[in-house]
Order: sequence, then C-alpha cells, then structure tokens
Amino acid sequence: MTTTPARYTASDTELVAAELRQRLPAWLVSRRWFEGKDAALPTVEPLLVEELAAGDATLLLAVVRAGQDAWYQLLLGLRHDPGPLPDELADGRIGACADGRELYEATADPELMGRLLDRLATGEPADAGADAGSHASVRFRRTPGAHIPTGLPAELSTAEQSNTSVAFGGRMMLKVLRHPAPGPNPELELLSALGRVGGVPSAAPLAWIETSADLPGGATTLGILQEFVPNRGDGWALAVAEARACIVGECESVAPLGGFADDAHALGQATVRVHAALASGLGTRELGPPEVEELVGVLQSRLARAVAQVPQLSAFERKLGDIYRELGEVAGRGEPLLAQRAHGDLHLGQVLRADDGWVLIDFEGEPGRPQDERRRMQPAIRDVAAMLRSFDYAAHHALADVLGRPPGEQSPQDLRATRLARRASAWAVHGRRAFCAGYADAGGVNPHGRPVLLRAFEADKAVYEAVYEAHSRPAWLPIPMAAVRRLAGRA
Ligand SMILES: Nc1ncnc2c1ncn2[C@@H]1O[C@H](COP(=O)(O)OP(=O)(O)O)[C@@H](O)[C@H]1O
Ligand SMILES: O=P(O)(O)O[C@H]1O[C@H](CO)[C@@H](O[C@H]2O[C@H](CO)[C@@H](O)[C@H](O)[C@H]2O)[C@H](O)[C@H]1O
Repeated sequence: MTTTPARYTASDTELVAAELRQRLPAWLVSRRWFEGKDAALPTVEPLLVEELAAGDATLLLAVVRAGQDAWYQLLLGLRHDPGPLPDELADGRIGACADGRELYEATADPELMGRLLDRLATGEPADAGADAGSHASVRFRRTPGAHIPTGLPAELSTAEQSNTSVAFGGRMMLKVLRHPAPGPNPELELLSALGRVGGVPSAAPLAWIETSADLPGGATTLGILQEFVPNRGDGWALAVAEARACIVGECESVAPLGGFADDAHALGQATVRVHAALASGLGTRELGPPEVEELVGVLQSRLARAVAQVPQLSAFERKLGDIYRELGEVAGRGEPLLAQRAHGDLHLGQVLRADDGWVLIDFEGEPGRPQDERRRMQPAIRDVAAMLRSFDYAAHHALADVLGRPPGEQSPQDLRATRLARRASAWAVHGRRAFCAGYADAGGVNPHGRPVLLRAFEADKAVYEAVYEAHSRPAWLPIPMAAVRRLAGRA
C-alpha cells in the first residue's frame, strides 16, 4: 500500500489525530480485531479523521495505518462532560485529550450510534451517482428504496468476530469494517447482488459508509448496514449441541447418526439457492485449460506459504500437491468447470437459523486473504468443501468437550475415547452426506459426483484452517491437521 499525506477537516480532528498517534499503539493491541499482536507496538499514522456528528458528545470516524501497511477503522467519541466515562464505555477508553475531554471507542455508545444511524438514514441513494451530496471525505449511501427507521436502541454485539457489529432495535445491524481495504467490498457487492435477484436466504443491505477522498486505491467501504435476521442461533451452536448429544448417546433419532441431518439437508438447499442467485446476478465463466492450470498454481502457492507458517504441514506437502495436480488433470474432462462469485468462507458459524430456514451471512470471504483474491470467480463447490470441513470441526469440538480435553488424537488404548471418536466421525459423515444431498436436491451439481474437486478444495480449506488456528487458537490446530493427514492419505 502506498503512503498518502494525512488530511483532516477541522480543529477537533487535529487534536484527535495527535492523540491517536500517541495513545493508539498500546490501545490497539488490546483489541480482539487487531492482527499484529505478536509484533512490537506499531507506529500509528491517521490517514483520515472526520467529525460525523457534534453535540454533548462528538462522533468521529478515523482510519489509521498501523505499522507498514495495515489499516484499521475506529469510530470515536469525544465527551465534553466532566468526570469518568460511564461503565459501558470504560473498556473503549483511549485516554484524556490535552484539553481534558475523554476520547473513547464509540461503538458501545448508544447515543452516538443513534446519531450514526441518523446519518445512514439520510444518506444519498446509491443510484444518485458517486459525487452526490456533500464533498466530505466520508459518504453515506443508501440502497435505493431501502427504508431505514431511526430512533431505535443501539446495542454493541458481543459475538466473536473479526469486525464490530452494532444492532439497532433487533431490526438492523451495522458492521463496522475494522480492516478497510480499497476497492469494492466483497460483502457489499454480494449482498447487493443477492438483494437485486431477491427471494434469497441472505440479509438485504440497506446502507453503507464509504470514503474515497483520503485513502489510496479508490472508494473504500467502511461499514454496512443490513437487515437484522431474527434467529435461534447460528449453525455452529446448534450443530455442536447435536453432535454432542449423538456422541454421548442421547440422540433423538438414530444414534449415533441422527441429529442435525434434516438441518444439514436444508442448509445444502439454502446454499445452492445463494449460489444460483450469485450466478444469475453476477455471471459465470467456464474455466479453460490455462485457467485451470492457474487455479492449480494458486492452490500450490497457498500451500507453500502455509508450510512456511505452520511447519507441521511440510510432512504432507508432496501428497497435497498431488491432490491439486489431480484436480488439474480431471477438471477439463466431462462437465465443464464453471467459476462464479461465491460466499468464500462458508462455515457453520456463518449461517443463522431463522424461523423459515437457514440464512447465510458474512460474505466477506476469508479474512486472511487479500481483497482482490476474495473477489475472484471460483468454482462454487469451494463453499461446499468449506461447509463439509465445518461438520468435521463441529464433531471434533463436541468430542473434545465430552472428553474434557483439547482436540487431538485418541490413544488406541483409551477404549472409551476411541468409541466416542467413532461416533463423532459418524455424526460428521452423516451431516456431510445430508448437506450434499440437500445441495443436489435443490438443483446444484451433486458434490459427490466431483470427488477430485471436492478433495482438492477440502485440502485447501484445511491448510487455510491450519494457518488460522496456528495464529488464533493453537489448541484447535489438531482439528485441521487431522483432516490434512486424512486427505493426504487418500492422495
Ligand atoms: N444480518 C444479521 N442479522 C442478525 N445477526 C447477524 C447478522 N449478521 C451478523 N450477525 C451476527 O453477528 C455475528 C458476527 O457477524 P459476522 O458477519 O460473522 O461478522 P465478522 O465479519 O466480523 O466475523 C454473527 O455470528 C451473527 O451472530
Ligand atoms: O468467521 P470468520 O469470518 O472470522 O472466519 C474465520 O474464523 C472462523 C472461526 O471463528 C474460522 O472457522 C473455522 O472454525 C469454525 C469453528 O469456530 C469452523 O466452523 C470452520 O469450519 C473453521 O474453518 C474460519 O476458517 C476463519 O476464516
């Protein structure tokens, strides 16, 4: 990323920029969404600071560069009233400014989030053209025809996530993108396309925040307001509970195989509806031999990068390479290989159980990949492979919970653990089959009819997961490593 001179728009913003330079390094590293926790404290350079609303408390938006090339977005509050911050804001406190006012992260401030909602509700319709409205650096855009009620209570989400979300009265959800990247945002692109096609199990995008004035690389999406999907929980929580019941032998249906099979089938159906809508809204392309070769090259280079980060993968590098080469050999035979825009990081945590079925969320793609890579057209079976991996994850997580120890290999001497591990595997196999059956029953290509593709994309996903776990949750690393071993064994 190139360096741009910082630009601020008023005197409060200059004060805040100076405070950010000084105070943000230590504060940033304490945030869940900060990515460089292992390195030394970063230097912080504000790239954009703009006031969005003034009053007793002021709301500002900032984008800062931390270290060499990582960007982070902050919504900031500046309180004029004296005294300590209320409890709910204290966790986001950045510090007292030179003039005594308190500077803090504002996503937990219902009052300021309410004012942000007002700005979203009065944004320019997206079809009014890029230069419509004010010449401020930060622009508010609305999906044409979207109704955005205001005055709803704002509540910071406590979900484990890579961004930060604020719910408004259980009707709308604003995702504040913590790592803004220049260029079209994949989630906004895909949700908008799905909204245009209509009748798809996804949340409609209502409005968004963007900037183009100060950051290199053109328009940059900073936040997305979407419909809130009332739900009974995400697929992960439901699947793990069902897997656990089967492992301990309390399955309501045929133990140890039942539990979640109907849900998995419905999930396959919801997934193919989303794939069909993305194909009709954003097109498909047949991959010719050079593109298939390029795809194999991408898989190989991802593997090489992953091995450099997770040395345990090196023992499987040759076999995994064979799996990718096999994809190159068979991809052109028989049915053509179609590429299209897809979810990109589909897993059980990305689906919500609404009253009328599953709804897919979080279309941003894999957070660990550059944005242009996430926006590529790719075989949709990649999402299927990712979801199949998730059944394996849910089973292993539930097994570890039942055994009361972190996921890992079972000793063959431990007969109880071995028996429970078999049940966990059987549950995962059953769920995976039901998901694929649902996908095929609703008009998708039967994933089991393309085993070589499925294996290659499952292997790629397991390798990605190994890197993700090594960095984020080392105790979970055995889950993807067991999959890598199993898949390599079949090469
Ligand atoms: N449209 C929505 N309606 C209701 N809840 C949602 C919606 N979108 C996200 N959520 C909730 O917020 C959590 C985080 O959202 P997600 O899009 O996965 O964020 P991130 O990209 O930061 O990981 C989800 O796990 C889900 O519980
Ligand atoms: O949800 P995110 O977009 O932040 O995705 C990242 O984190 C996920 C974990 O929260 C990670 O998913 C992996 O763990 C899940 C269980 O926690 C499991 O259901 C998935 O199958 C597994 O890939 C995801 O890979 C990562 O990109």
